[in-house]
Amino acid sequence: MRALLPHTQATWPLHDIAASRELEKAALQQRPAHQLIEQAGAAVARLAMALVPHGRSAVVLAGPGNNGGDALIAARWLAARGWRLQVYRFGPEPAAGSDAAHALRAAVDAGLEIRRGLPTVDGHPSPGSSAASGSGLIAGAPPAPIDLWIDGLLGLGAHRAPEGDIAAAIRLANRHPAPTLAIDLPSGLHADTGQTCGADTIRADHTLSLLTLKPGLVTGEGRAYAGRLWFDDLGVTPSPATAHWVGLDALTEWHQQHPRGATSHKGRQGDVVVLGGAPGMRGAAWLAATAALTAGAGRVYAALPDDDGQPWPARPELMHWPAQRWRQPQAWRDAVVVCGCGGDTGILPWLDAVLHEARHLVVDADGLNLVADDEALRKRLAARRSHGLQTMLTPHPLEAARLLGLAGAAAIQSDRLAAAKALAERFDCTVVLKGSGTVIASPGHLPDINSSGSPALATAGTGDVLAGWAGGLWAQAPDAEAHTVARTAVLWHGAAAQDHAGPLRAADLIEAMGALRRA
Ligand SMILES: NC(=O)C1=CN([C@@H]2O[C@H](COP(=O)(O)OP(=O)(O)OC[C@H]3O[C@@H](n4cnc5c(N)ncnc54)[C@H](O)[C@@H]3O)[C@@H](O)[C@H]2O)[C@@H](O)CC1
Ligand SMILES: [K+]
Repeated sequence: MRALLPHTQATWPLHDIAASRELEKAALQQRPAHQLIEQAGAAVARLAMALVPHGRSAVVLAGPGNNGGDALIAARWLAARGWRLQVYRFGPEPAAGSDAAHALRAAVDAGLEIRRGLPTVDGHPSPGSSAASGSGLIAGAPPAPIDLWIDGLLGLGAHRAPEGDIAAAIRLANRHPAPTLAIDLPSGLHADTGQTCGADTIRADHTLSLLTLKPGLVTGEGRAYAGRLWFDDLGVTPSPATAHWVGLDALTEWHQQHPRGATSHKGRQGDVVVLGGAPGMRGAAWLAATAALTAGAGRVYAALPDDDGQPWPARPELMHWPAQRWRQPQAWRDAVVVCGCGGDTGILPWLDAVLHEARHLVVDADGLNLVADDEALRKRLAARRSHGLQTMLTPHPLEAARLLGLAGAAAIQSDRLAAAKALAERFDCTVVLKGSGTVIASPGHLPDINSSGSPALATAGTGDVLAGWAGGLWAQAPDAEAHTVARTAVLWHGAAAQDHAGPLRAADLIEAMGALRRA
């Protein structure tokens, strides 16, 4: 069993529901009946004992399927070690011969009292409970101390909004101060998308993912609901992944593969041109350009529409593009162009040339919106790869929705992996779909989900920093695939913010990212 969050070093394979089911099926065929679920339940009990070493009492919530089976097996183990348990079972009787039926029978045979209805907390069932008879109440019983909630209501099989007693039990666990250990998934969270199935979802302190790690735990709302993540593969050799969860080791790999030698010369570190920074929004271009410089690009130019020629304070290293260069399409060719970054509509006159010429192009923010609004530019973007030109798009969910012609961010968030893949296919390029658990997708690649980052990044300008940083890395490694550059930049960006308490200003983020290289 491994602890994976808050900081994961290694990169982990992720398996969606279909792949997890396939793997489970294959493993079940190779093992004696019920061995796998016995192992899963024992792993849950071991983690429970490790999490609350002095704990002695738990509420165990067991749902109708095998997730509930895991919970009942864990309860058996804990009872055998002297824990006082309130075990509640929800839903219909399990099918005869199923793993869940085995777990139930074994629990009953072991003498566990298994109740229906809702748990007794402070002597009362949950307000709003739909339990017809309050059958879970022990009349007049004193409030039982609770050290831990074990959530085995729903796992991989959750496909609709929890209702009735299951929803009420979720609310009860969420309101109670004792920590909750979710089995496989916080009940009510969708394993593929990281979205909640309805209004009630377990907000776990710990989640033990079993057999496979599910993408829904690490993107979308998953990270907010899963708490600290643990993983036990139950000794089963994994099948090919459907995505990867990228750990900090990938940064070390990048540094090993792209050392900055002692003889580095600025002319060999590549050029970046930031096209953006309309009047009133110069800061966005400044952030992207400064990030590119700090990432190590040799020369960084700012191409500002309506450039007034004033030097920028505090960053004399940045150069302005002389006006005559704007008219030479080939001038865009050899630098990495980072386009968007507060450019507003002022960058529109140059977009077609940039899309046509730039060998390496990062499109962010205003650049994305302008492309989304113009069919000719969309076509130009989609054709770039066939002309040997590489592109990275860095949309947040709303920008991604506009590019796909969808109504709003919710349409993207409902399945972030699928949306990122669809965008990558549509425009034949690398897509960085920002948000909790940033997704990096490219045609012909398994998608990656970033593991680093924190809410500290939710401040103005951090997106400009990411785009600029990606441009700065790419300038130094022009032969690197857009996907690798994107994955590295996103990981670095999040890693620098990871341990920061409170909001991180974008300019400070650049410094923190620079310090991470030197560390
Ligand atoms: N069989 C085995 O050997 C193993 C099973 N595992 C466990 O098995 C789980 C998957 O088991 P299942 O496929 O039985 O799925 P679940 O236990 O997640 O639940 C499926 C059942 O819940 C119902 N359901 C779905 N949404 C509901 C809702 N909102 N309200 C009420 N009922 C709802 C379904 O109709 C179905 O009857 C995994 O998450 C994992 O915990 C793992 O431990 C690995 C080993
Ligand atoms: K669960």
